[in-house]
Amino acid sequence: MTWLKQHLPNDHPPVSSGSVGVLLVNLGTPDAPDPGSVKRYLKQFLSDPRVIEIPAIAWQPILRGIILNTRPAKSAAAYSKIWTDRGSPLADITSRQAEAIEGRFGENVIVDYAMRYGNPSIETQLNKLTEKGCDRILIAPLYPQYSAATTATVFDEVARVLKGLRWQPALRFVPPYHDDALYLNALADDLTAQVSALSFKPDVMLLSFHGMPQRTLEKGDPYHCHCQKTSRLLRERLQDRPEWEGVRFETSFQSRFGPAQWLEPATDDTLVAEGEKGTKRLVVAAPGFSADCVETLEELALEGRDEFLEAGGEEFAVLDCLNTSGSGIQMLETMVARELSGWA
Ligand SMILES: C=CC1=C(C)c2cc3[nH]c(cc4nc(cc5[nH]c(cc1n2)c(C)c5CCC(=O)O)C(CCC(=O)O)=C4C)c(C)c3C=C
Ligand SMILES: [Fe+2]
Ligand SMILES: [Fe+2]
Repeated sequence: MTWLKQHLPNDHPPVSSGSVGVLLVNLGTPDAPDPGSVKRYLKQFLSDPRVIEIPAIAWQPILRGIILNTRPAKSAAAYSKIWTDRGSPLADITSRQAEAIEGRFGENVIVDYAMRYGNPSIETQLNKLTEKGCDRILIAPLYPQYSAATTATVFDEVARVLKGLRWQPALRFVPPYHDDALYLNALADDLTAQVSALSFKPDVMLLSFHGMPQRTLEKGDPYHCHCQKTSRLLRERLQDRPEWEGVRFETSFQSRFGPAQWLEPATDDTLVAEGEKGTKRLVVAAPGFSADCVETLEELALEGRDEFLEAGGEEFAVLDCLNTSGSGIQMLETMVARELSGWA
């Protein structure tokens, strides 16, 4: 008997003969850490009007004339530092998250993963699932905090692909989970285990989220509020545990891009300010990222370390994202199971 059948009430009508697909989706990544591949990826990513909210007529000449001729070499150098023999960490970890929960919902449920930009694309993976007979598909955007630049673009792309299908599957989406106890408890347990294994006790725990232009907040995007709420609820869970006693919690926003005003305080400025004001031991966690990627492995763990130590800090560590940790996989499994309820 499948997991889903076990959990249905006895009088539930017979299940459909089709299968159920689960598609984990993360942001995306280049195919290789070279300027050509990074250029192709950035062109797709930065042409999305939800990511860069400047009219295409003004933005495309800047993108094609300046950004795509300068940024790929710099970004490729960053990707080269974190690339592994399994490829991009973001794609590799997301694929292993899918593998880890595959088989946990019964034989009728197929789990796979996609990258919103780059490969494997949402289009390829949705076609694969429908060809395998999935007439119901659960999409899981792996962004705990909702943003139009991330969560909404997954919906847009799924809708675009489905527009081309005569026989569309039924759809569900995992909602944003920034204040979900499943997520907060998984983070609290995982971060506590990691901090206990360090050779030093931190003075400061910096929670660093990916940044966004300040005007997205002014236009009503809930992202900034979601990040602040995650920070507050996580701090509340951690501060009573002995491992965190006396630790000061701070929140910041990383990965500033372009000349516009971004959410503040910026992570790099915060690391320098902490070092300069005498903080000696600091750890960083990036709770908005479901998987380690160039932004955590290079920008935080390499660049951020230099910034803090050069400003006077002595001990520094970046904690892993939930990735394929026991707590992370348990959270994903339970979150997916909850949304699959009744679908069998
Ligand atoms: C205007 C530009 C960008 C916005 C807005 C933005 C929002 C945003 N991004 C993530 C998550 C990730 N971003 C990643 C990489 C990345 N992001 C931008 C720009 C914007 N992001 C760029 C140009 C890049 C590429 C790297 C670089 O050139 O610096 C990644 C990692 C991808 C990887 O391959 O490892 C993630 C993950 C969120 C959550 C977000 C808004 C909430
Ligand atoms: Fe980004
Ligand atoms: Fe970055």
